Amino acid sequence: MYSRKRVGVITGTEMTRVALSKQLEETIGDIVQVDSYALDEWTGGLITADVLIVSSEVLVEEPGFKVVSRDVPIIVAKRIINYNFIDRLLSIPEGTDVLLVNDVKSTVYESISSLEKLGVDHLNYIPHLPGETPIRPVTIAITPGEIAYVPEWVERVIDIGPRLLDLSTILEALRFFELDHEVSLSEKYMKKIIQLSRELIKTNQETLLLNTHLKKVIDGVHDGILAINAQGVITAFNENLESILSISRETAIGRKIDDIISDTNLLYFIINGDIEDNMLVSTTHYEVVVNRFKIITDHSIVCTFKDTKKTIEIEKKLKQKMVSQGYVAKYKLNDIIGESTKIQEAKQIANKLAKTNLTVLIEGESGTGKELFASAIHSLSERRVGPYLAVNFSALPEDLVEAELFGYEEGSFTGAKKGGKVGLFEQANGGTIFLDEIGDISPKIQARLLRVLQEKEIMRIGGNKIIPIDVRIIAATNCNFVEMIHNGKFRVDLYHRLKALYLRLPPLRERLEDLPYLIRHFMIMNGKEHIYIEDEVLLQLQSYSWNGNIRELKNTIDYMLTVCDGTKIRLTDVPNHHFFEVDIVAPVQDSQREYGQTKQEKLKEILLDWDTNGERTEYLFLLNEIYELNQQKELVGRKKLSQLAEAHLNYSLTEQQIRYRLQYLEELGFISKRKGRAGTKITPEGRELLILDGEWT
Ligand SMILES: Nc1ncnc2c1ncn2[C@@H]1O[C@H](COP(=O)(O)OP(=O)(O)OP(=O)(O)O)[C@@H](O)[C@H]1O
Repeated sequence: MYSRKRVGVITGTEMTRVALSKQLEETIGDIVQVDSYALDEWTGGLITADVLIVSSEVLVEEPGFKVVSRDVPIIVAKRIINYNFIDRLLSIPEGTDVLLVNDVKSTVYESISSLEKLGVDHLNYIPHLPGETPIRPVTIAITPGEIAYVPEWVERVIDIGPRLLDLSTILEALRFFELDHEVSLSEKYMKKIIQLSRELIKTNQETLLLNTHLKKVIDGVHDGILAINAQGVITAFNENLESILSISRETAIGRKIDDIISDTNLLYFIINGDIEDNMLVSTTHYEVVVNRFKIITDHSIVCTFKDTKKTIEIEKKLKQKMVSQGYVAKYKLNDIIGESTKIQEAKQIANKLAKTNLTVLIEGESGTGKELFASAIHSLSERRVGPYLAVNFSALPEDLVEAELFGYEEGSFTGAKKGGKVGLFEQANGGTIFLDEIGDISPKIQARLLRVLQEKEIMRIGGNKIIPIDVRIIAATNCNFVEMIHNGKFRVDLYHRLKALYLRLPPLRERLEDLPYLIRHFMIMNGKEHIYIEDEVLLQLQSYSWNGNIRELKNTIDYMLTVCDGTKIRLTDVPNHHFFEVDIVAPVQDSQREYGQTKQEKLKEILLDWDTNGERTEYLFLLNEIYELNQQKELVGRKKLSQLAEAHLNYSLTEQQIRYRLQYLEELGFISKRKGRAGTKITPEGRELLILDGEWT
């Protein structure tokens, strides 16, 4: 019976064993039996091979190796680089420094020489032994299967796998059995080479396709694109650059950059700028901004050429689009009028807030300018070129809020528009969204908003895609948040997220010194700066509490400008109390209210008015107390009335508030105030009102 000869192969590591035994099986496995052993896995025993190949000389000295029978001939293998992985090395640019890492000095040098002999000689190999530090920094390491020895600071490791047996070693083994003529190794190698060539052709075709695709991509870019390699040779030159520089791509590609670019300043900038930078280049033919950056890994340089005229046009169009959609901030910090310390402080804070990207909560009474400040913060911020969207929650019906803010996918609910809808958050991407009257949002929207703030992403209604967004949120409220949180109406976590930064706007009554500036501003806005205002008017306006703040003042100015005679605003042009916001104490000229009503009708109208505004109890209480005090011949003092209010009204009125209310009752003719002992007295009209109140409730 024909018994097959046995070729044993001993390696240091299991990985090398697998690679070498596979190689032997593929080449001579059909005529000999191949047995393989790795010393690091081998538990000992006698090897019964007819010839033994050891993968490396150093193994002969290994203690485990002693167990091999003395009679067996031993061949120390000659090894070559694994050609299956050569393509990984061929793709590294010429002249690149690479570390060659192996376990011992001899194998390091062997690997380098083997690579060079194979023709992989375009790299600058730096021998590296375990524990050594190279003289200069190297980012790529090549190792034949010895990854463990690669220093950890290396950025890219190319493992070309364990080295294979040289053809001569395999033939030497066969020669022992005189089998060397029985196998045509060259045929098998040829086969392998054809297979490799095939793979190379395939890769080549893929590369060609990718190149064509990339060419289309860079030609599709609106800017000019230029790339040069480490040697200054042009490697990319797109269509747009052809028209900017009036040079064809065919002329440029493959040529040195200094043969193509004649403008010495530009050339210097392209070659020598070390950091990412840009430069304006202007000639009779073009004006471009050139931006350059270096690709560190292969020392190439990429430049983009942006046509400034086109860029300005695009920005103009974008701006026009944003304006037409109302997505621009209308106000700047200078549009905020006021010289008072309070408003100046608020402006200074706003200026600082604009420098950050954090969420801002603006608190202030209605009409104090919250939207104005939000708009100014956006205009001052780095996001100013992005959109600015203002959403007023009190103006949006509850069931629309969610769809408006987050958008929806087609068919997500009955009535959903075809094609879905892009929400305001998505539309505000890159900019700022102003959420006005944030205290009015439902718990459901509060939860969704919290997610936006935490995750910086949204999901449309009915959608399943997470959409990342980059939007700065500025929220505003005139609510008392502490009370709302206390009553469970507002989430405390959302409140804290919103209040990353905070701005409180003072009510107008706390900065009455700004009144003249604001009045002047609104008159200019109306084109009526020539109209003169009587001093009494200003004094009168300064006595109001302006619950509707600047908005109310603006309306008042608009009204007075409309009713005045065109040259001067007099006391008679000041609107009556019906004009003002709830709780305001405003003077009323009797003459403006008469309009032929009977006295009774007039009084009933006042009572109705007070009812609507929730003021009836308060004013009638005051009138009643004045009447009682008059009856008892007691002096009517503001302090006293304040104490009585505290005791009977369930809430307190400050002396200042009493003063405003008495002033109002006097304007209406229900009380008269005299200096000295005469003091404050109820008038017959005031009495009449009290009686009417008793009869007509
Ligand atoms: N300091 C100011 N200078 C000039 N105009 C101002 C100033 N503050 C407010 N205004 C004007 O007053 C009006 C109301 O301002 P804005 O809408 O910003 O107030 P708001 O606090 O957001 O009110 P609300 O809480 O009711 O939404 C606007 O017409 C605004 O232009």
